[in-house]
Formats: sequence, C-alpha cells, structure tokens
Amino acid sequence: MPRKKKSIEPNKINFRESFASLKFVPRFFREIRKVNPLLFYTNVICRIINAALPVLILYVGKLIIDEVLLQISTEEKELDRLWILVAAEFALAILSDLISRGINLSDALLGDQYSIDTSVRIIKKTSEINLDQLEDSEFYDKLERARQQTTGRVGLMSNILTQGEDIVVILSLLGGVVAFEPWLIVLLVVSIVPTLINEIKFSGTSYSLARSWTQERRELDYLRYAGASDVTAKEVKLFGLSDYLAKRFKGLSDKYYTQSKKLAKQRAGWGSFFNIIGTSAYYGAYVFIIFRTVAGALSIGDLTFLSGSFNRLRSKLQGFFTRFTAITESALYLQDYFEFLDLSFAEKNSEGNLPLPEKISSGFEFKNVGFKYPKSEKWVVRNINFELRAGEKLAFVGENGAGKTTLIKLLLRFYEPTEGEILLDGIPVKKYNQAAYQQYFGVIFQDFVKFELTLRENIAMGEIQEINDQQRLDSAAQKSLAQEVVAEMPLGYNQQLGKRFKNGKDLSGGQWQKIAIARAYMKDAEVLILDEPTSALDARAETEAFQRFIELTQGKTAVIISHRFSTVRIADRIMVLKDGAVLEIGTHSELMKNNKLYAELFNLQAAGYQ
Ligand SMILES: Nc1ncnc2c1ncn2[C@@H]1O[C@H](COP(=O)(O)OP(=O)(O)OP(=O)(O)O)[C@@H](O)[C@H]1O
Repeated sequence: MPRKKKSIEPNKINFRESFASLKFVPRFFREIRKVNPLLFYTNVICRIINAALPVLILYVGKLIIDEVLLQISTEEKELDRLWILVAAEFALAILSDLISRGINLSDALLGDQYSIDTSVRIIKKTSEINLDQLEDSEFYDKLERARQQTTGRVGLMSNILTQGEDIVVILSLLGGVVAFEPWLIVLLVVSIVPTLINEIKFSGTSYSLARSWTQERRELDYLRYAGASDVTAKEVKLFGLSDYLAKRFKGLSDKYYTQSKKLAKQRAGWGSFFNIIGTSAYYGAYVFIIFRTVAGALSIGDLTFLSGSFNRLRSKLQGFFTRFTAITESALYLQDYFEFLDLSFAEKNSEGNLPLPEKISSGFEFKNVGFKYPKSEKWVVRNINFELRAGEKLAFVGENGAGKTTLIKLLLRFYEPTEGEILLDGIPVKKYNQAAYQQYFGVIFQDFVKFELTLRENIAMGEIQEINDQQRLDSAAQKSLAQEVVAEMPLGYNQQLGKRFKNGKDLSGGQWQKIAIARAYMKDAEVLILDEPTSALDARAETEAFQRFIELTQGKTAVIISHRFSTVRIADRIMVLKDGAVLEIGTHSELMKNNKLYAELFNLQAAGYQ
C-alpha cells in the first residue's frame, strides 16, 4: 500500500495550542467529581493540608536550630520550649506521611472509577453511532484516540491535583524566602522559564507525531492480531505467513521508532542544557546564602531554613514544569476524548417519532430504491421495487455481490436509501423512531458475532433483558436445535464459549449457527431476517432447519437469504437479484415456468446433487 511519507512537524501543535488544550481540564474535573464526589473532595482537602506542611516543617526546623543555639550559649538551660518544638515537628511529619498515603489511595480509587466510567461511556457512545460512521476509517481513528483516554487519564488527574498542591507549596516557600532574601527568587524563577518553554514545545510535537500516526497504529494493532491470534493461527501456519506479517509489522514500527527516537533525543538534549542552567542558578543562590551567614547577616537557623526552602523550591519547580508538560500533553488527548463524546448525529435528530403499528397489516414496500455506500460513486442497487407482505416468507437469491445484504441493511435502516423510499403499511419508515423501528426485527447476519461469553449469554443476546427467563431460553434452544449443543457442554448453559478464556469450549461452525438461530427465536420479533445463517450446516440439515423455521414462525414476516435452492424453494416467494436490480420475483413454480436465471440456477444445483 503506498503511504504518504511522514515527517515530524515540530510547529504543528504550538505553544498556544498546548495552553488552549487546558480548557478541557475543568470539564474533566467536573466528570471526575461526578464519578465519586466524596472521594474527590476528600482528595482535594488532603492536598490542601499537605500543601501547607513542607514550609511549616522547615520553619519549625529553623526554630529548633535557633533554640538549640540559644540554649548552648546560655548558662541556665530551659529545654521545655525545645521539646515542644521537636514534638510539633514530629507530629507534622507523621501527619504529612498519613496524608500522602490518603492522597495516593484516593487517587488510585478515583482513577479506577473514572477509567471504568470512561470505558462505559465509550461503549455507549459507539452504540449511538450510525453504521456508515462505524464503517468509516476516520471515525475509527477518533474512536482509537478516545479509547486511549481510558487508561492514561488517571495520571492526568493526579498530575493536575499535585500541580495545584505544588503551587501552594511553592508560593508558601517563596513567601518564606521573600521574607529573608527577596531577590534570590528572581534568579531562581528566571533560570526555570526556558525549561518550561522547551518542554511545552516538545510536548506539542510528540502529540503531533502520535496523532498523525493513529492510522498506522491501528494497522500495527491489526498486524499484531493477524500474526498472533487463535482466529488467524491456522492460515498463518499453513501458508507460512508469520515471517511476512512480522516483517510488515517491524517495517512500520521501525519508521515510527526512528521518528520518535529523533524527537526523544532532541527533547533530552535541550532538557539537559536547560537543567544545567537551573542547577547553576540554584548553586549561585546557595553560595550567596553561605556568604551572608558567614558575614553574620543570617542566623544558622535562617541558613538551614533558606537552603532547605531552596532545595525544595528547586525540586518542586522542576517537578512543576515537567508535570506541566505531561499535563498539556495529556490535555491534548483529552480533547480527542471529548470530541468523540460530543460527536452529534444529525440524521438521528431529524427522524420522525410516529408510533409503530402494533401488528403489521399490509407489509413493507420498496419504491424505486437506489443506494450508493457513503464515499462511493457506485450504485450498489437501483430501481428496486418489491413488497414484503405481512406474514410472508420472502427469499432473496442472487450471485455474490448482487446486493442482497445491502437491501437488508436498508430495510433495517442502517442506511437511508440514496433515492426512492421504503414504506411500512404505506408510511415511509423514516417517519418512525429508528430505535423502536429496529426493535421490530430479529436478525441473524451471515457474519453473526460469536461472543466469547457463556452459552446462556450467547443465546440471550437476542433479548438480553430476558436472560434469566430459563423457559424462554430452553424454548429458543429447542426450536433452533441448539439444545443439542447445550446437552454436550459440561457446564450446560453456563459453559464459557470460545478459546480466549479459561475453560472455554470452541464450537463447530454449525453449532455456532444453531446458537445464532436460537438468538432469533429468543426475540419475539415481528420480522425475522436470516442472512445465510445455515451455510455451515449440510444441505439436508439446512433444509430441515428452514422447514422448521417456517413452521415455527407461522404468521411472522421473514426474509431469508440463501444460496441453496432446495431451501429457497420452501419460501412463499423468491426474489432474484442481479447486479443490483430485481430480475424476477414469484413463487418457486412461477419462476420455474419463467425459465430465466432462477430456473437455470435451480437446475444447475439440482444436477449437482444428483
Ligand atoms: N460497507 C460497504 N461499503 C462499500 N461498498 C460495500 C459495502 N458493503 C458492501 N458493499 C458493496 O456492495 C455490493 C453488494 O454487496 P452485498 O453484501 O449487498 O452483496 P450480497 O448479494 O449480499 O453478496 P453475498 O452473496 O456475497 O453475501 C458489493 O459490490 C460490495 O462490494
């Protein structure tokens, strides 16, 4: 696949944008607070107390030293005040330790709860999205970036809160230092500013790089999956694809590695340079304090207080700026997460809200329906006119790619027709609420999902709120012949399916299909759609399954797609599609009389079975 050459664009996300991303922080905090208000406020209060402690401890330390020196120089020792000060410092140290642990604990708990909340919101948001968006690669990139938020944001929260706490610590230390030697602070602050600018600049750049590589990262994930998963293992082994896939993976990752290495080196180089400036400024200040103490302008207590405050200030300021970079970087990702949550779905809002008929009276009608998939110029189906009458079993036949599944997707309103319209009992389906309309249908797609959950859940997926209705489960399993599968499983309905998890049992293609059909029976839907759900069954079993289906769903409207004509003939009517158009429609005997494509294909298959 030809790929555009990517390069690092250092100025793509600039200083201003790094700051601008911080505007999402208040919303982020509102969300965290909502997750657990009690824990959130406990955390904030602990941090406020914690912020005041360092300067207090240092100050009490200074008082202790001054008191010790005073006691050394006096004849009559009065140690009471000294012991009170020592006890006060001890109490402060214990309090500081306890509060730090409280903060760590509430950080971890809040972080976990928020990441659960984020994952749930992403899953829910994804379900609101229209099928065309789900099939869009740009949308997938957004989803991918949003998903990254679920794990990384825990750090962002504690970083921001620690930042707030450190601002208080820094201000209080600065206050203390200002009281003794004001201009020292100027020297310290000035030496730190270049580090800040440098960090912000590189943070934007590394985000730009990561963002411009979202597609490739998805490709890497896919290649990793294709090269190392139980689903692909058979073919990978048989065709000896592992070296090829590994090489493709490595080729792509190496490109990313080269670019991020260059960036990391630049960042480390400049970072070290500015750190040296910062350290020099600190030691300059230190030498100055020593001179002032030797000259007698400062006491020994002042010296310990000032050098201690400086030491703390330096590490706090360094931490502050490094953390600031981490925060702006994470906030840029936060923007992606909120953008994803804020995606709006114009079509859904414009839909009608007409109540659905309780029972279908006349049925569905496709009137001059034509459809092109989004971003495609090709008419997949066009000039489609037919009726799906209430209570009838209509079969779709046609060669691969003729448009059968596309018609189902249109009927289900996964997409809107590009031209023409679909009516239900004479009313355009657009006028009904989409979610309620879709509840009318029980559908088994040809690529139905094999959920790696329990057998019970797999069947209940047809009507998940009825998962505890054992009778309903039994009846669905019995109708679809999935009862046989249940009987074979050591844990019956509670058997874990698939190979991904412990004690999971994998099923044969036919067994999975029986379970998928049980899902359709589980839902007492008005309209049933079976899109080649029995292709893994042998010819006789498929015909039996269909015969059974038709008997069991008397009075229900159904569409059946199958390539087996022995099955199709059981349907009330058959619609033959060719190149996106209806070629013929009628009962089996009418179409045989017609002697066109249906008769030809039927005879061809019949001859094959003789
Ligand atoms: N999401 C999509 N985006 C673009 N084109 C699509 C999409 N899905 C299907 N198509 C195209 O629409 C055409 C009809 O596909 P459809 O799946 O409806 O055929 P079908 O008759 O069900 O085929 P089969 O018997 O192989 O299942 C094909 O040319 C296919 O490439």
